[in-house]
Amino acid sequence: MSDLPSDLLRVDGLGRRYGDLAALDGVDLRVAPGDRLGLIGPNGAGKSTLLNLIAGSLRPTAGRIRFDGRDVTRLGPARRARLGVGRTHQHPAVWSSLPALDNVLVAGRRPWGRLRAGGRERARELLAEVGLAGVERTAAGALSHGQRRQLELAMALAGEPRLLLLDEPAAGLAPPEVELLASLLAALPRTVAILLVEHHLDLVYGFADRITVLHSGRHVHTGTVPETRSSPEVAAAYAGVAP
Ligand SMILES: Nc1ncnc2c1ncn2[C@@H]1O[C@H](COP(=O)(O)OP(=O)(O)OP(=O)(O)O)[C@@H](O)[C@H]1O
Repeated sequence: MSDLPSDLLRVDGLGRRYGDLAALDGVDLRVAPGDRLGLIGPNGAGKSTLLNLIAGSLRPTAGRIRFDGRDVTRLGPARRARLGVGRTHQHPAVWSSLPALDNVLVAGRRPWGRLRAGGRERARELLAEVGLAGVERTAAGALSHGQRRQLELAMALAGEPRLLLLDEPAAGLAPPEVELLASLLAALPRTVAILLVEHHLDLVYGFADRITVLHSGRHVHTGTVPETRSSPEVAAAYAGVAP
């Protein structure tokens, strides 16, 4: 794949094995600043594995990851977060006993625990941006599942990421909540590139500029939404599987 100087994220030949199983097998990926990339594929395709490898919570058994021109393959998740890689999880990771506002404040701390200048005001703004104005003082554990997803998005944004990895943000949401999520994602600034892993294909098709499809750990397609919808390789990857 060509080496574009504008790449924010560059993944080359990335692989992860579990014994005989190749959860991910020689995958290349490019993400430019401000890009909206959807990552889809049937169950077990390797989507979460790829996301966890990029976030640094999982180590590859092959390949290389560069972020903003720097080789981060051997850096842990905290170092990558400080460089600008943010993420959300399949199961929202929030501090249940802390109020929503404090969750955002803590998530946005500078290294060594210092709060950002204007942090409290910014945290309130972020909560409002994700549709959580009015629940600043509510303990995260008392929020609904959908609200905890919104909170985790605000927490990820508090770290001012340049790349945001979203791991199935629509999982467990009711249809009106998915609509809200779609509008929240559409409103995110282009200062952050987004990699969206999701089974909810309408959400991905409405959001992404480009879509990458994995199947059995391998890259099978990258293209625009119309190209993806009409791709025979994508249809084959999903054959016999309800997408
Ligand atoms: N810790 C592990 N040990 C063994 N196998 C694993 C482990 N984690 C993932 N796998 C396997 O790796 C493959 C890819 O899993 P992964 O979770 O990345 O797929 P996915 O595309 O995210 O699937 P889903 O859409 O169901 O979340 C699967 O076959 C899975 O069973």
